[in-house]
Formats: sequence, structure tokens, C-alpha cells
Amino acid sequence: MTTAIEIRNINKQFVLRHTRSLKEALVWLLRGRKGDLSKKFHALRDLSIDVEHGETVALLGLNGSGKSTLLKHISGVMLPDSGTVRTGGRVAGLIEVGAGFHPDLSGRDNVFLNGAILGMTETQIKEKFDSIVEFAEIGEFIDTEVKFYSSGMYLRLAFSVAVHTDPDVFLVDEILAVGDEPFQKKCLAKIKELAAAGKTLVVVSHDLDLVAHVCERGVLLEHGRVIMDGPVGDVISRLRGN
Ligand SMILES: Nc1ncnc2c1ncn2[C@@H]1O[C@H](COP(=O)(O)OP(=O)(O)OP(=O)(O)O)[C@@H](O)[C@H]1O
Repeated sequence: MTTAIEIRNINKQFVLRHTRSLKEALVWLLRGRKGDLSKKFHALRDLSIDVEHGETVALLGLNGSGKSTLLKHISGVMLPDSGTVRTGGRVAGLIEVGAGFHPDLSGRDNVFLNGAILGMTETQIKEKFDSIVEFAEIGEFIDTEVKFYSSGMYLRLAFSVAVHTDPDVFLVDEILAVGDEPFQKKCLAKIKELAAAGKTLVVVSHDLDLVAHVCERGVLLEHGRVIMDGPVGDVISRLRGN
């Protein structure tokens, strides 16, 4: 196996904007703007992790532990303040449902837009278009502007485009939550099909039974650090406090 994702010592801080009183702002100005009026929050701390091609990894942890932030770094939509992120092969997936979709364009146009963003050529998208629409079960709504879609319809189309890009690394963030049950089952079957075909999966979900079903490896985050990395069952047991 070769490395699909190589993350070395990444750090990410967010600026927390606080509303300051006029007095505080005045004192800050009179002191020559010394210090920082905003506070910083360390979301990822010196985090390193390697994922081999074909591994299925669940990112686990309590709310705010940094799972989604880490996934955004793997996808490249976020850059670390320091450290490096390297990925091998095509990376696709669902991180924020609807990201990469333009609300004023139809579903059809968005398939072409999103497909292109995910690295497909126009010919490839044309070839797969019918299959994308069929999987999404969007039917006649494909020519409706996506701003009129329900969150489930967004998810269906976005998921369908992502799986049709033939990704080497597939990222999934808590997306199945907005789909109805039959579609969740269909997505899950597709995700397992990708895993069986040797694709690399990184999944963020609070549905521990689901991740135990889909992933073999678990990575537990706490305050932006990896505190456990091992078989998913062991990591889930720790998370559940067993
Ligand atoms: N763009 C941002 N600006 C400021 N703070 C942010 C931003 N994105 C994330 N954070 C903060 O970073 C921390 C980690 O967020 P993240 O979404 O990665 O957590 P998570 O483990 O995925 O949580 P959850 O289980 O609730 O989805 C949180 O405290 C969050 O408020």
C-alpha cells in the first residue's frame, strides 16, 4: 500500500470575534493598539496522520474536537497555518452539502459545474450525466434551479456527482443525516462498494454503529489532537467510555 493522505504537524487557529465594549476598544487604542482585541482558538494542534490507499478511516470525537476541520484540510478547502497535507490521487466527497453548487443554476448546470470542480472533463460528465441523475433520483427537477431544492435533494445530487468522479480518496462528513432512509441505505451501499473497490475512505459521523459498519480504523480527536488511533471497535469503546 502507498500513502493516500500524509499529514505532518498541522496547526490551525481560528480568530474568534468578540464584541468589545467601547471602553475596551478605547483603552486598546490609547495603549497604541497593543495586544489583540480578538481571541484565537486552536482547532488543530500539531496533528500528524498517515492514511494508506484502501484504508477506511473514521474520524471520531466529541463536538468541536476538530473532525470537520481536519476533513476540510484533507480536501484542500482549508489550508493549515503550519505543517503539510499531501494527498495522492483524486480526492472527492461530501464535506458541506451544496458547496460547489450555484443556487441560481439548474441541477443540470450544477452537475457540469460541480463535476468540473471535482476534476472531470466535459466529455466525462456528458457520459455519466444520465447515471448521475438516475442515482440522485431527481427526475424532472434536474432543470429546476437548485435554490428551490430541499436539503435532501441537494444531498442526492451532490453525493451522486461526487461518487461519479471515480475518486481515489472519498471524504464523507455527516452527510447522510439529511437524506431519507432509502437514500441513506443507497449511499451506504455505494460507500461500501467504493471501499470494496479499494478506494480510501475518510468518514466523519456521530453514528457510531454506521462507522463501525463502514470503517476499519478509528482516529479519535480531542481538542484538535489525535488521542487514539486503532481498530474502529476499540476507538468506539473508548469514546463510549467502556
Ligand atoms: N471557520 C471557523 N471560524 C471559527 N471557528 C471555527 C471555524 N470552523 C471551525 N471552528 C471551530 O473549531 C472547532 C472545531 O470545529 P469542527 O467543526 O472541526 O469540530 P467537529 O469535531 O467536526 O465538531 P462536530 O462534532 O460538532 O461537528 C470548533 O470549536 C469550531 O467552533
